[in-house]
Amino acid sequence: ADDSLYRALGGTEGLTRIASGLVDRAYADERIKLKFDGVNPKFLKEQLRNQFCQLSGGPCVYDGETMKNSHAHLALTKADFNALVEDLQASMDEQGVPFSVQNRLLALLAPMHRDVITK
Ligand code: HEM
Repeated sequence: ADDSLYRALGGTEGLTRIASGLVDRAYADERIKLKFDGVNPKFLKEQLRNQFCQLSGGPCVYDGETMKNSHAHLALTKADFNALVEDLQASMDEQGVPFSVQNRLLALLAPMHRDVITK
């Protein structure tokens, strides 16, 4: 399997920091923070790390819910989606991930908008 993206993102350690930075930003982001009310940040960091790791060709296994099931109750809009993507970009910037590598991960996440945005 091609794990070049996984390695470019810094492997499991890099992805742990990227997911952590994303969740910290989202929970502090006035645009979307209410959506995370009552959600354990430690759990979300771990699930996102595993999902990004698997998606980028790494050795992790994502064992969480489908994107459709886990977001159905949140009534998310395109604006919410874009806000989260900005938080992810900022987290990857902080980790020194090059723009071209950022875009490879974002391209894998983009199709999920169909399952995540319901409003
Ligand atoms: C491509 C976009 C997105 C991806 C890849 C993604 C990924 C995930 C993953 C992997 C989980 C864990 C599901 C589980 O383990 O069962 C999750 C849950 C969650 N996501 Fe997202 N997400 C996206 C967009 C969003 C957006 C835009 C928001 C809000 C602004 C959001 C808010 C949440 C919340 C609140 C949960 C916890 C749901 C719960 O446990 O009740 N997500 N997401």
